Amino acid sequence: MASLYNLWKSLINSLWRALGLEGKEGVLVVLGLDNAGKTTLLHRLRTGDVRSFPPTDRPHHHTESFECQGLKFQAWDLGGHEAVRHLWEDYVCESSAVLFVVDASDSDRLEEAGFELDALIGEKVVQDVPVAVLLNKCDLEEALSSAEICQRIQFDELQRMQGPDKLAIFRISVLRGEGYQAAFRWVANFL
Ligand SMILES: Nc1nc2c(ncn2[C@@H]2O[C@H](COP(=O)(O)OP(=O)(O)OP(=O)(O)O)[C@@H](O)[C@H]2O)c(=O)[nH]1
Ligand SMILES: [Mg+2]
Repeated sequence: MASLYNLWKSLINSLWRALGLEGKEGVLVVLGLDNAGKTTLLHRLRTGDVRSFPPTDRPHHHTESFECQGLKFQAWDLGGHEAVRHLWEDYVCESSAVLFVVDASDSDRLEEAGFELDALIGEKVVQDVPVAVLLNKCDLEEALSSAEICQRIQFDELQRMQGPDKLAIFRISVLRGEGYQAAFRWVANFL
């Protein structure tokens, strides 16, 4: 299994070298409501494993480093609890893109997620920054369709504010290791 993974990794690296994308490095900030799966995502990217974490109550003083799609990234993992959301914009200034993680299975909190995304996009510092919205936990049966989520978070309006080329949405499952690769490919266009 490990050797298959290494083979796949070296194939991807060769492809990115051929495309002239090797050597690029991005600094990201991972935002979203508490319990969306931000820390789980970064841990998976760094180690390939999934495990559980206590809620992130304050930002780590360092970024997590990892590779995805043959590119090097550093990412800030910020907590999503209401009390720490005011810190988000300070970290956007330091970052070349935002990953905004939404729990696609938590119907009760979609409006709250949409509200926070709207507030974030309204901030001046976010104006020219690409924002990838990651609909996580799509492995769960109760995960809502992208169309329903887009309607409930008023995605069209958010895209109008941010610009259609600077806001994109992806369905992912950190648990299954699916979907986020496309988001990293999209982010790589801006590095
Ligand atoms: N089913 C499923 N559960 C997931 C997935 N990703 C994360 N989880 C679970 O979601 C819960 C919250 O994950 P965290 O990564 O701690 O969430 P967080 O966004 O870092 O939360 P805060 O640090 O409180 O802001 C944990 O129980 C994870 O195991 C996924 O893709 N599928
Ligand atoms: Mg966390």
